[in-house]
Amino acid sequence: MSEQRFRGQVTLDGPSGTGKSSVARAVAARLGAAYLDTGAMYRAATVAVIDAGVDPDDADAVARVVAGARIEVGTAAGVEQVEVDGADVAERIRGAEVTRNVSAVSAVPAVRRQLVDQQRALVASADAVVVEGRDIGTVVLPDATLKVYLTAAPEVRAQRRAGQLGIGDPAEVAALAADLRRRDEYDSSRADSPLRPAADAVVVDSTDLDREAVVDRVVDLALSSVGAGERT
Ligand SMILES: Nc1ncnc2c1ncn2[C@@H]1O[C@H](COP(=O)(O)OP(=O)(O)OP(=O)(O)O)[C@@H](O)[C@H]1O
Ligand SMILES: Nc1ccn([C@H]2C[C@H](O)[C@@H](COP(=O)(O)O)O2)c(=O)n1
Repeated sequence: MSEQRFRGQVTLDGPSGTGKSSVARAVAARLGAAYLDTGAMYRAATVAVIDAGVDPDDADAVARVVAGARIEVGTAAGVEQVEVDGADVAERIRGAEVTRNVSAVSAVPAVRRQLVDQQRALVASADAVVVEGRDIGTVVLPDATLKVYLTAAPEVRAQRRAGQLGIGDPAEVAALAADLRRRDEYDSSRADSPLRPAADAVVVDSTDLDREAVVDRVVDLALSSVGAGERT
C-alpha cells in the first residue's frame, strides 16, 4: 500500500552494487509506482548475444543480434519478469557469464538506441515510475521529476555483494571487488552515455546508511520534489 500518491519519474543511477535495485524496488512500492530495471534489459540483450554465439566485442554482430531479439521486461515492483523471445531469463541474467559480458554489449550504440526507445515507451505508459540504470537521468529521462545518483565506497559495495551471494572467502570477496571496479571503469569510460551523475541529480552516499535510510531519503525527496511531480 503506498503512503501518498506520487506522479512523475524517479531516476536512480550509480555504479554497480550501490543498492539501486533494492532501493528502487522499495521506493516504487512505497510510492505505488511502477519499477523499471534497465540493467535487466542490457543483461537480456547479452543473453541473446551469447546464445547467438557472437563475440560480445564485435559491435556490428552484437547490434544485428539484438535488433532481431524480442526483449521484454515487466514493470511491477514485486515481480521480476525478463524474457528474450518468449523465454524466461530472469534467473540467467544474474549469472557470471552474462555479468562478464554485459558491459561490452551495453557499450554498442545501436543496442543503446533500441533499448532506450523501449525504456521511454515503458515509462510513458506509467503515471508514476522508478527507473534504475546508468544513464537514466542523463540520457533516457532528462526531464525526470527527481534524479538520484547513488554512490558507496567500493569496499563496502563488495562486502554487500558478498553478503548477498553468501561469499565469505577473502579471495572471492577480492575477486568481487575487482569485478565491480572493472565494470565501473568500463561503464564510466564508454563513449556512448557513460555513467556519470546528471548535473541536477541529488547524490546520495549510502556508505554509512542502511538500506531503509536510503529508501526513506529517496521517498522524502520524491514527495517533496518541486514542479513536475504531483501529490494528490
Ligand atoms: N544501504 C545499504 N546498506 C546495506 N546493504 C545494502 C544497502 N543498499 C543495498 N544493499 C545490499 O547491497 C547489495 C547490492 O545491492 P543492489 O543489487 O540493489 O545494487 P545495484 O546497484 O542494483 O547493483 P547492480 O548495478 O550490480 O545491479 C544487495 O545485497 C542489497 O541488499
Ligand atoms: N541504463 C543502463 C543500465 C545498465 N547498463 C549496463 C551497465 C551494467 O554493467 C550492465 C548491467 O547493469 P546492472 O544490472 O548491473 O545494473 O548494464 C547500462 O549501460 N545502462
